[in-house]
Amino acid sequence: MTQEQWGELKQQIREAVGQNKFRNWIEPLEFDDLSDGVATLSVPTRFIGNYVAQHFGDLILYKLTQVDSAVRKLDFRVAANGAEAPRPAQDAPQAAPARASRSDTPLHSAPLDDRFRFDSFVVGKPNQLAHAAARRVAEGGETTFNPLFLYGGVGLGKTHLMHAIAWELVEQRPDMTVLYLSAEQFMYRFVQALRDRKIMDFKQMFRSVDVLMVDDVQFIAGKDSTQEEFFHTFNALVDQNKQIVISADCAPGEIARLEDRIKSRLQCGLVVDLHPTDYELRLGVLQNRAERYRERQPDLAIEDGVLEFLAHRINTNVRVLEGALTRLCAFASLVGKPISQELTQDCLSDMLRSYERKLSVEEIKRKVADHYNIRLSDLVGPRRTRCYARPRQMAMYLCKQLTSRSLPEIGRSFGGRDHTTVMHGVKKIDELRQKDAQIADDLELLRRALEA
Ligand SMILES: Nc1ncnc2c1ncn2[C@@H]1O[C@H](COP(=O)(O)OP(=O)(O)OP(=O)(O)O)[C@@H](O)[C@H]1O
Repeated sequence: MTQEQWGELKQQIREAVGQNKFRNWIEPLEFDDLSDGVATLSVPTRFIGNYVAQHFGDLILYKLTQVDSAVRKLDFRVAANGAEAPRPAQDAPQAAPARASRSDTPLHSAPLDDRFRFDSFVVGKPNQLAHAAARRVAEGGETTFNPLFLYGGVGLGKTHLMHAIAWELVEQRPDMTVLYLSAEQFMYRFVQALRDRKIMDFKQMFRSVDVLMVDDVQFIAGKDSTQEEFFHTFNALVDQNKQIVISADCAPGEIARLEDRIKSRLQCGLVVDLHPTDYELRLGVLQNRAERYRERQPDLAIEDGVLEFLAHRINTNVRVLEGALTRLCAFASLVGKPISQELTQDCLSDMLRSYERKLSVEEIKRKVADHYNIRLSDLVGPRRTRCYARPRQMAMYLCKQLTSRSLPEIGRSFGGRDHTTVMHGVKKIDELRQKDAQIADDLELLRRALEA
């Protein structure tokens, strides 16, 4: 292929991807060589090569085959005088290659997400063992347990920890070759190697790494030839005492249609469960993310109690929690208002309803009556002495906070009281909890008891 043809092809790609992406990612590419069906492009930096391979590789390969049908594969090499390329546009993820290897070797890893580092991973009871094990592997010392197998439900931090390990190794141990990819990418590369009759290159590449990290390994279940290749790759690396890190959405023994011989090997090392989040972890993540938002939006005001409210009401995985806070911050900056309880309940009403803990008003009334050691009938009765009125207001406040019942509905369940009485009670407790430590503690205690 001539440079002129390459120039024409780049213009076609510009039309396909748009000026912005073209300028950041395609323009810096130079056509290097075409031999044995492999088209090699030189890239200014490892980072750009990885990102282009991941996001534009198929398009470039398709365009190349239109010019020269002999092209079967695309390869990237960092240019000898690889100057630091201009930082990509903000809208591009700040990823970097998960490989620290000689600049002349082709790039094969999936890029790493700059947000997924140890310092942005909030540790709590549900994930402390997984975090500690990940830290140990990230030291790059002797493989104490092999493989490290992380499993857990959706959005609980498996990929985050995998990237954090890879980042740490790439930055602290540049002598080590770290290869991070999903099981799906492993399969596609294996299939492509078979099609290109390059299976020996494939084997050599996977067996030459120091750390192999495969995300969502459950993907290869039921795919016999991919499982076969994975099995041999796994054994070859373990025999060389190379570290392997695997993640899945369930324990090895529970992965349906995964061969027993693979299951047994995956259980040979340390198998760690990332448990569902608890209130403390959810609150910690929200505080961490809110801090990061404040760095970017210094005028962002989040009123007291909002993060606690979210940590209580959205009792699911971290990804959903992050999404809720992102929506909330975007909404608040659009309307130019501080993030209050009311704004939160308006903005996230759909989410809050879907995660409502099915807490009933009756359950809250019983819990509050027990806590203050009064009869349920007194809690909803007419007596207005403080020893009954305060618990009544606390119960009303918790009903407003933890259920989606309206003020009139809450009033009706408290002896047919008017909604304005409920509103007054809620307001009173909202004021007291900010200046009376006992009230604040009682509220916290009751919330946790109701959440348990
Ligand atoms: N303990 C944590 N501290 C900080 N952020 C977290 C934590 N756990 C998860 N996250 C964040 O939640 C989001 C989802 O995490 P991640 O992608 O690692 O989940 P996962 O377990 O791999 O889920 P899936 O199986 O759906 O891929 C990411 O933005 C991640 O940064």
